[in-house]
Amino acid sequence: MSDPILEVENLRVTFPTHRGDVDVVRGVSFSLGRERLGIVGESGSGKSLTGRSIMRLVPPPGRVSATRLALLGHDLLKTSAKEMTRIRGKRIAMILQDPKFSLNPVMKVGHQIEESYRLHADADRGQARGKAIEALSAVRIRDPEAVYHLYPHQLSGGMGQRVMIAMMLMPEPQVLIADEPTSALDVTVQLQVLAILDDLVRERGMSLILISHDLGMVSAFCDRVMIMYAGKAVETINARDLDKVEHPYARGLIASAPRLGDDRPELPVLQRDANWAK
Ligand SMILES: Nc1ncnc2c1ncn2[C@@H]1O[C@H](COP(=O)(O)OP(=O)(O)OP(=O)(O)O)[C@@H](O)[C@H]1O
Repeated sequence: MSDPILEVENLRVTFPTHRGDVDVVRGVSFSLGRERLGIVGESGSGKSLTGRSIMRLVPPPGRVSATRLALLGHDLLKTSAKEMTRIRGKRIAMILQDPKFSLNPVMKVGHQIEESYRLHADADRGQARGKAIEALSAVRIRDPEAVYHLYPHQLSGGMGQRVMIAMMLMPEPQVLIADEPTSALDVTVQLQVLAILDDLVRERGMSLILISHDLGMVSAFCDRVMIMYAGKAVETINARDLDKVEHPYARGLIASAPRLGDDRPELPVLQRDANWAK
């Protein structure tokens, strides 16, 4: 793997509850080079909070701690809130499942993309407009001039996600975290959005963390896969070696995934072991 762009060591996310503190991410470690890393696991396994910790966007009263959390050698845990806002826009970006929550409903999409550009570049209105149109074309929007003038509610789900990607990539971040970016879309649109992400990651040499519960999708799209269970990273493996995973949860997950041409009348049900969550 190339030099790490992101280093995560012993990451913990803790929430206070009336019964005391609960760790929901429990000592996760990984490093990210110029590659596509998938984070897979069932609902509640801590995938999103791992992504949000890197962005320093864990909602209070959640607390993040780590032995090391560094972007290009820069300690993210010692970064001020103000500096973090700058890093978030410029160096790391995050795409969430539903663009509706991230786009401003009362602002034309073109203007939102322009704003995202002008936050990080010294550009006049005309230059920013040109960049916005370019960005809309880069996410394969056929009539970028027309889409520029639309409001978010006028976009379909797939189109909204493309606009989000265009907006997030405006400042040319080094790391993109995509949290279930396609799970609200139907299968054909999912594939289109993934193909767009794939192009952009390759063209720009960006690192990608793709968070999903869909093992098949992640292993087809990523170079490496980290499998999470109950707040822990139980195994990280090259996507092409997925059939060699050793952890029993990971093996169970693979065995219970449907495959094309499957002739099994029923998919096996994952048999859990209380020891996995220890
Ligand atoms: N704001 C919060 N307050 C308290 N607990 C939380 C909060 N956010 C998440 N959690 C808990 O942390 C655990 C991990 O959540 P996280 O969202 O990271 O899971 P996930 O693997 O991304 O799941 P999903 O696929 O459902 O999004 C869950 O058990 C969740 O209930």
